[in-house]
Amino acid sequence: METKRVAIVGYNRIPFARMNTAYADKGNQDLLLPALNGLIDRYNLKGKLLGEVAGGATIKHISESNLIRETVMNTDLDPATPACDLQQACDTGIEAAIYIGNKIALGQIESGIACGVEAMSNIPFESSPRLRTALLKANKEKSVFGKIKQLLTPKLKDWMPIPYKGQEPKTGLVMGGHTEITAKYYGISREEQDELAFKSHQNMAKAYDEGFFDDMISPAYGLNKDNNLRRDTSLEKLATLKPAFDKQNGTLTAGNSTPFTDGASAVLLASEEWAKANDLPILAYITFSEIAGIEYVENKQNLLLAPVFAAERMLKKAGMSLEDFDFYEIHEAFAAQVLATLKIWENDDLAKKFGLEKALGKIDRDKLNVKGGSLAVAHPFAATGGRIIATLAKLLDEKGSGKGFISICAARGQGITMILEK
Ligand SMILES: CC(=O)CC(=O)SCCNC(=O)CCNC(=O)[C@H](O)C(C)(C)COP(=O)(O)OP(=O)(O)OC[C@H]1O[C@@H](n2cnc3c(N)ncnc32)[C@H](O)[C@@H]1OP(=O)(O)O
Repeated sequence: METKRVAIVGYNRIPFARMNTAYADKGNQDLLLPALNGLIDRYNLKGKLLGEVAGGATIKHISESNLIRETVMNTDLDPATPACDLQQACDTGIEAAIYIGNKIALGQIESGIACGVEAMSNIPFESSPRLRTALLKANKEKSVFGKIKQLLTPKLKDWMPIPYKGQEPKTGLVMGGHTEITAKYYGISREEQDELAFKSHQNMAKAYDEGFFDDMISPAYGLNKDNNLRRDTSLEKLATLKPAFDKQNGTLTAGNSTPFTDGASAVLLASEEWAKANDLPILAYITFSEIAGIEYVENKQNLLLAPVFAAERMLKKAGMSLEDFDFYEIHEAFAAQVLATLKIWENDDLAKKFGLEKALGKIDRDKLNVKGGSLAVAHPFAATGGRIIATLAKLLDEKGSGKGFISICAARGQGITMILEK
């Protein structure tokens, strides 16, 4: 069976905001809606019936099952447009693009939107198991006395809501804790991490000044720019920040780690025929993608390094080398995870020890995250994939030719890589 080419034909996102700032009182649907409506406006999709919208949030309230379909019905699209929720970690947005892309490739749909949202300011709290049991039992009791008796069983501390801690259930460590181990194990220095973070802010500031983001972002709730970008940062300032995760001997700080963030993004994908019929230029094609998992319970240093394997497998299938690309977009969860990934790809001994056949090659740093990365723009987990795909598609479109490489690490030891071509 012949497959169709998957074209990226549009994008939009709302400005990303550090948690508890511009979108402090907003939920997932509040953030996703302006991202989708901005896309619909920009590409004249009002009233259109699309093949499908897929996406998700890493963290949702229980009332948010079918979040994407609920949101789509509130947009200006034809309400008959179907939708699907996907839930991964930071790879949610890119996974949504693969899902929609595969359906287009198979001819099942002609167009679709891949989206992602994270309302970290509005994350749900959990309740203790003892409180949950008491509430369920109280609900079943017939008499008021019986209900009160059940409600008196939890201790006072059981009534306290349990906040999100972002720990890996299998290790009990937060991602910063794992990445601190990564930095030590792979010998990633504080200076290297701060340099990467500084470059990310510099690149993004320049991209804003050049107007690169002008047609990529629609304002929301009074915010018209990402609010994590620091034009006043410097290597000297970064060097003064205290370690955030290993207070004694750590090298990860608030400056070289992503902050918790609110935001939403969307990417419009289509077959070539649909793009032509709707008068939309093709920015780039999605040509390859690969997902990999990695063991990280014994090897805690490797939690965010699964893209190392995804890249090897993808490049083999594509018949390409890591050095063949014009642009590289590597998600900067932490500067240390990016630098460890590059180090393994570059160093033959390390690559073999890691489990690769051989080193994959050396990435030209001047081609890496040229419009800034997650350290500068910040990181609303599920929305990062869409932001990265959009950035790379626009870069390739502006260049008029070439290839771009994407790598996104994720919690639970997974990682996705993708190739875009013009
Ligand atoms: C989820 C997946 O699947 C995969 C992934 O992506 S993994 C990544 C997931 N992300 C995370 O885990 C988030 C990790 N981040 C955190 O936990 C927190 O942001 C953190 C612990 C690192 C920092 O939290 P915090 O201490 O509240 O940060 P914050 O108060 O903003 O900053 C501390 C100081 O550094 C300063 N600072 C931060 N960035 C700076 C910069 N670039 N330049 C100069 N100063 C900076 C701030 O101004 C602040 O200074 P003051 O104390 O003088 O106000």
